[in-house]
Amino acid sequence: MIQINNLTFQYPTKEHVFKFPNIHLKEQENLLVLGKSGVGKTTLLHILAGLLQPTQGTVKIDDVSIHSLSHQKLDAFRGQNIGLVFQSNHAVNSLTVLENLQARLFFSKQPVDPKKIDVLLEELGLIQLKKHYINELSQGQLQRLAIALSVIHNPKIILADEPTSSLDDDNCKVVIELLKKKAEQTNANLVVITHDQRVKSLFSNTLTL
Ligand SMILES: Nc1ncnc2c1ncn2[C@@H]1O[C@H](COP(=O)(O)OP(=O)(O)OP(=O)(O)O)[C@@H](O)[C@H]1O
Repeated sequence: MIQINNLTFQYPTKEHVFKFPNIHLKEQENLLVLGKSGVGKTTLLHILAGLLQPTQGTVKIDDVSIHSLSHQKLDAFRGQNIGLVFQSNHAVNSLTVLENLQARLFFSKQPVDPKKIDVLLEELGLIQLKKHYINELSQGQLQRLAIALSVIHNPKIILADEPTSSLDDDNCKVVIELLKKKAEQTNANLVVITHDQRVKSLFSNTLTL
């Protein structure tokens, strides 16, 4: 469950003040955030992830007001409850697919369960690549690994920033359907931000900034 109220943000070096609409998402509710380049989509996502501190307003995830937490507690909260999917590759290149997932569970303070990893890799069509290094993966495979890394620890919220922009039409649909499926399986909220109009028809709940 996510509640965003009276949220404003200003970059220290800029005059512009972003004012974001109030957003209330119930358990399992998904949201697609659309908007032109520069409107503040990534900024909003980074506030939701606790990576940026808002000027005003609150973000509550499961009734926890995340920006009231200390740095240390916020880092721990993010590690355990938030799954992030970025446009570019955020996997560790010097580790294999398997080792990346093991590290993700370790840093989320969760048991490194080999069966759980195998089930997820199987589901995302990555099982054959388990022992491969990141630079051996295609763009579509990297994006599916990004999803695996964002959901392996069963987060309460999955935040995806332009997850489809480098993908062809078929992979675009596959990636969104996988994100929705994983969110549903783990009772998580899914928030996707994009300017990719192909994604629009795949969500019933949309917000244009
Ligand atoms: N660290 C920063 N310091 C100052 N200004 C920033 C910073 N990051 C982003 N901005 C500015 O804030 C505005 C919004 O940026 P943001 O990345 O949130 O937009 P966006 O809607 O996600 O755009 P796009 O679709 O192009 O990714 C832009 O004008 C950008 O230049």
